[in-house]
Amino acid sequence: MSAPKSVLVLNGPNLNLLGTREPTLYGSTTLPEVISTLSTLCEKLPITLSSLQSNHEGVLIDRIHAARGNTDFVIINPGALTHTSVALRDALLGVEIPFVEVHVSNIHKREEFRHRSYLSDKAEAVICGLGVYGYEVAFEYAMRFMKAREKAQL
Ligand SMILES: O=C1C[C@@](O)(C(=O)O)C[C@@H](O)[C@@H]1O
Repeated sequence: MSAPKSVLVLNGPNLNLLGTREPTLYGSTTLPEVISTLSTLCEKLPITLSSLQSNHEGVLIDRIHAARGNTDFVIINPGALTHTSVALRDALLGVEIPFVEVHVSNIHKREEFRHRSYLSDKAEAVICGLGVYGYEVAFEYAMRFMKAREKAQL
């Protein structure tokens, strides 16, 4: 990858509690630790990492709008908004930024209402059940994706 790239990591409601919230489901790693791991992965790469966690749908949507034209890839764990938010789906589609959907837990092993996602059919990939390692996998994939896209555009 030659040209600098920009990756945005978004986390939705309650993910600020990661590490202390229902640890049997979500583990003991905190969100700042997750972001710090991703930042370390970026250190030697021409990648700028931005991140935001919000408990408010509109804040996430505004951040997605602000990413238009300056962000190459989005990694998003929408939390419970996954299962409810047409608005978040529309925002991601509206800015036309490729994204990966991440869930720490395996949502398909859980309550039926968590099996449905408003984003999955539009995501480049969906990662769930790998714990917080899923964010690293998503990041690795984002790099491959951006590299391939750059090559295709040359
Ligand atoms: O808040 C969350 C976290 C989650 O997105 C996950 O990372 O496993 C799964 C959602 O169903 C839940 O509402």
